[in-house]
Amino acid sequence: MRTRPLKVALLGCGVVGSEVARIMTTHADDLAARIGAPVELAGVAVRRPSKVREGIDPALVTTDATALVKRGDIDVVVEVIGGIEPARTLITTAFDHGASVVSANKALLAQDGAALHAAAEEHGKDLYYEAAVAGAIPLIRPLRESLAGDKVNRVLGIVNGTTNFILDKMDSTGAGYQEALDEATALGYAEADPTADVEGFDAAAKAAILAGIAFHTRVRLDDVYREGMTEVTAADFASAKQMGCTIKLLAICERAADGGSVTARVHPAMIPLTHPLASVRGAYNAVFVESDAAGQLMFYGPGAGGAPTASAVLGDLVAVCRNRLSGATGPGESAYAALPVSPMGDVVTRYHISLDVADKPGVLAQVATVFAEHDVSIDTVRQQGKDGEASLVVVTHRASDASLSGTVEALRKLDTVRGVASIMRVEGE
Ligand SMILES: NC(=O)C1=CN([C@@H]2O[C@H](COP(=O)(O)OP(=O)(O)OC[C@H]3O[C@@H](n4cnc5c(N)ncnc54)[C@H](OP(=O)(O)O)[C@@H]3O)[C@@H](O)[C@H]2O)C=CC1
Ligand SMILES: N[C@@H](CC=O)C(=O)O
Repeated sequence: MRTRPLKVALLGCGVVGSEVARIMTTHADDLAARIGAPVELAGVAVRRPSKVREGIDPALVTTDATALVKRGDIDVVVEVIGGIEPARTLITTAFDHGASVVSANKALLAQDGAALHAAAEEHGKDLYYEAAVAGAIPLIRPLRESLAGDKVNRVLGIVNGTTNFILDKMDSTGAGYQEALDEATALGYAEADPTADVEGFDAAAKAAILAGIAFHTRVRLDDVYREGMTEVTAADFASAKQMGCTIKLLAICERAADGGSVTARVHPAMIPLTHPLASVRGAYNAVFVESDAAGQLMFYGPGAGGAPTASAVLGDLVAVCRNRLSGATGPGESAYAALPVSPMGDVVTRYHISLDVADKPGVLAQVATVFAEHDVSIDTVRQQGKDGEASLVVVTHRASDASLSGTVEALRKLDTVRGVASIMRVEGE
């Protein structure tokens, strides 16, 4: 074993960073044995230096992250600050000064992954980010390496713990959205500002990363269609139950049948109770992968939290340190093709549409005609009437999202349609 330690700069020492530092200390001997050299925490960059950080030598703490990554003797920079800047500049500065990088920063990787990979490759360094998608669950490496000889066609995932907790609570207890969100906040799952979670931005960033890795291409956050889950109601859950389904916020990445393009989207969807993702409870994450040769695979586990996320960071740290010692690097930008990302209108799936309509003769025929005119075939219709008004639930066969949008636009113009109460895609059948 090499006795000279590999030096690690830790950028950020919050929920994830403090656990990375703790495990580096408590598992130091095991890490050294697995890497073939000891690893030394050479500096810790934070915003508030006076905050007490248990187990961390105050002499290592600095507010000057730039100076730390510019030192020139750092082997690996672990970026767990989050956000776009200063994280992006710190990572590229790390490459400029000879370090490899491990990051958990989904927002940055979804926005600038291609440029960061190019910078790593230009300098012959590694960029690893297992923790950026689904916390502790090994997913990036299995997709990028274990399945590299296979052809992944579809990735369907619950990749946000906060929203899964809320939807599970609504489903299992009948709680309303706000009540379930309040509980998620009290339990520490949801942030003080939960917008990124409930509006689907967090899951969309993860979908961009997953689609890129699964299909060996580049997908940016802007390419991902996104809908949040704030408008899912108890009525939607009741309707889902009648269909033998539940509702999950899903990240769905698909390769077109001809292999020439991909799609990536995040939205609430009904999935059958028999689908493995339907039984993912609480704040857990799970990702269901379909490939040519392996068939169906499911990855399941805690998708957030300090220690689980640090587990993924440490796994990357070991891999990057091993590469460092052997002079190798992980798969880089050249391994990627540039497949176009198709718009949401091209996505083909089934739909569950709930309409408030007048309860009088001819309405059903009028509604059915609109579906037919837009080439959307109806599978089932359920009507419940009361006092001259009715709720009409239409479930379609597979149709393009563009056709469905045209249908809904035309339905809204009918005098007899009082409102479109909800539109939900049906997945995983
Ligand atoms: N928390 C989780 O469950 C998960 C997090 N991630 C990702 O991990 C990353 C870190 O998240 P998390 O630990 O929760 O975030 P926190 O907000 O808990 O920690 C951020 C850390 O960065 C430090 N920091 C902020 N700005 C600067 C700056 N300009 N210079 C130096 N240090 C700075 C903060 O310092 P100070 O302590 O002084 O405030 C803090 O230590 C993010 O990219 C996140 O998306 C990924 C998966 C799960
Ligand atoms: N806010 C995220 C945390 C991890 O990425 C979640 O709830 O899953």
